[in-house]
Amino acid sequence: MRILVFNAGSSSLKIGVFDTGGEAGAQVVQRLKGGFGRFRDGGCTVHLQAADRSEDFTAPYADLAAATAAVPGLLADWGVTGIEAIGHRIVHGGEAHDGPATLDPETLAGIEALTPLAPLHIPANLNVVRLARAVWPDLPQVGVFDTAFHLDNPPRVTTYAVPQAWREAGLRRYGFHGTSHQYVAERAAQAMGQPLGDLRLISVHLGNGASVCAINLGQSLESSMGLTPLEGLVMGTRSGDIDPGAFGYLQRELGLSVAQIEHDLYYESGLKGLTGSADMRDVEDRAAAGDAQAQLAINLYAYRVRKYIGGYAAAMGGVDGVIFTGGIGENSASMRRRICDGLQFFGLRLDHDRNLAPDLDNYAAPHIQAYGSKVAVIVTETAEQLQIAREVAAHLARPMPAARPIPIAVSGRHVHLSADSLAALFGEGYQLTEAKPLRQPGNWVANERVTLVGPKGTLENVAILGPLRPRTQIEVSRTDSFTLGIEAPVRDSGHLEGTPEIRLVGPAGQLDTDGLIVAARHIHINPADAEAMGLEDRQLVRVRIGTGDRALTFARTLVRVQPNAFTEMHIDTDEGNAAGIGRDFVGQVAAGVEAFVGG
Ligand SMILES: Nc1ncnc2c1ncn2[C@@H]1O[C@H](COP(=O)(O)OP(=O)(O)O)[C@@H](O)[C@H]1O
Ligand SMILES: CC(=O)OP(=O)(O)O
Ligand SMILES: [Mg+2]
Repeated sequence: MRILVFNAGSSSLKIGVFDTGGEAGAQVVQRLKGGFGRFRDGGCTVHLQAADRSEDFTAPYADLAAATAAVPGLLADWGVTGIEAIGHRIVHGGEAHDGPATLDPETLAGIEALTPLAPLHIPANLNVVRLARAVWPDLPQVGVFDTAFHLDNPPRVTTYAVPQAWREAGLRRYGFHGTSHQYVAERAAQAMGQPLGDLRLISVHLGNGASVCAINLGQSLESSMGLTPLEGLVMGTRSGDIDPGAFGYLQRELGLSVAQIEHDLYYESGLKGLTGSADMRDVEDRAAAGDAQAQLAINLYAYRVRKYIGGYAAAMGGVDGVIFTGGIGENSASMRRRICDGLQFFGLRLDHDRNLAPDLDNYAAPHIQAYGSKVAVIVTETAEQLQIAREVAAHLARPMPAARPIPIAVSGRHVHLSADSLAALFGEGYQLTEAKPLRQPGNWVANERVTLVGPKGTLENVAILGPLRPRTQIEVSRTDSFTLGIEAPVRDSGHLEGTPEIRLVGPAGQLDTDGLIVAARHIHINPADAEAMGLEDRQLVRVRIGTGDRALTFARTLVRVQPNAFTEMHIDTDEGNAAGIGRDFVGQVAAGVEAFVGG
């Protein structure tokens, strides 16, 4: 399918024409690439590139709207025909969009209503959609949202500590640049030769807008941007973090209205507010020529990024890779250097030669860390357009899996023991005894029990499941984790890196071991049932369970295809209670595929 993608950012318009294969995972080929930027004095720079032709020129397009209007003519000049679908970057999707959406009138009205949350971007995004509708009225138009990747960030990340009425009015953190962060994280994982699902990555997108994203085991944990793309880093014209007390102060001392303050935070702050120029190239040139304001701006910019990287490393309990992308992240070796100097304390060391000239010609995501650095440092070009094309193709091709009934099992808290843990708790040479088999073949509940002890409380008589495993794993509900007083992360079974410690007490002894998790909900399924239901291993799906006014759809349910599995979905007691269901129940795998997670 031939897809035209528009990416209207705050300071540039980028386009791409892509041919996507029919099947999921098929190669996407870029036919044409275009960029319009550096709008000033009623003109802008244009870069157009196809397989056998490349042109850079200045054009009299005064702003994004004028550049957008010129696109159909340029495509005709370059002989690009046969477009079958159009993809749009939409900066804000609010709570409604956790994936791509067909831009029908209702969806567009919903997006327009979000304009106050992204005033620099949404009008430009909608302008492009309107133009495309006028030029290509019969083609499907699909929006891909910056916020979607972050929509499942945990409540401790998304919540502002403000009055309930404000939160009910929609005040929450979202996060942006999700398409870019997701794309570069996948590239970095490939370059590192490890599954994305095993890595703790920090993606640093430094363009005109800029944000840092913590990507913990394949999922966005936090973006430095919040309700709007104003929070976080110093940007081209945006302030990033500022004390909210400034609003009252500025109003009282300078007599500024809220609208004026907001305007200046979006358009007159950041590099522009500090130096007069929003463009990092100008700022770097001025700083090198001795301009003290430009020097301060660069220091402050780098310092803020480094602070976020340190914070996110702490938030994830470590970091395996830092990724630089966006116009500044890709091109400014000195900015990367300033940011990374000072991160040696957690084992990150740059190779200065590689940093100076990352080999982007030969590698998609070259490493620039020094030999022996504990943290990988990667530079890669973000390809929001390509990622959008992929998502548009997947959205339009998406087969709806047949809504098939699936048995639901509610798992109570339980423990899987390693041989060492068993010996420590029950004595050397002790063997567990089977009380009753479970439905998953080869698994059983033991007669033996253990006690879990945390700083706040104790859970007694906790079931042990056999057989023994290589690592001890303790699965509790979120409510249990509060009874114990230990924060337990939601994890897939077996993914125990960096999990907290808990004390286990048995009849012959006690031990402190890591491995405390809240098990991520999942579907055990055998290959035959998976095929019949159109499900694949490591896919995330939605499942509707419960009935009546407690009916509930669980998003992000992981499919685990295993030979001989007894097909059923496992949820924990909190989830079972939330859906108002008891021990044996049936749900419906519904509403389509969400995504895949790395193994
Ligand atoms: N060689 C370079 N050195 C320093 N900064 C650069 C370089 N090339 C581009 N930039 C900066 O990248 C920023 C624009 O980033 P980009 O990702 O293209 O913007 P947008 O967020 O609008 O997509 C500008 O501040 C520009 O000065
Ligand atoms: C969300 C955002 O800031 O986007 P951009 O970098 O395109 O301005
Ligand atoms: Mg950008």
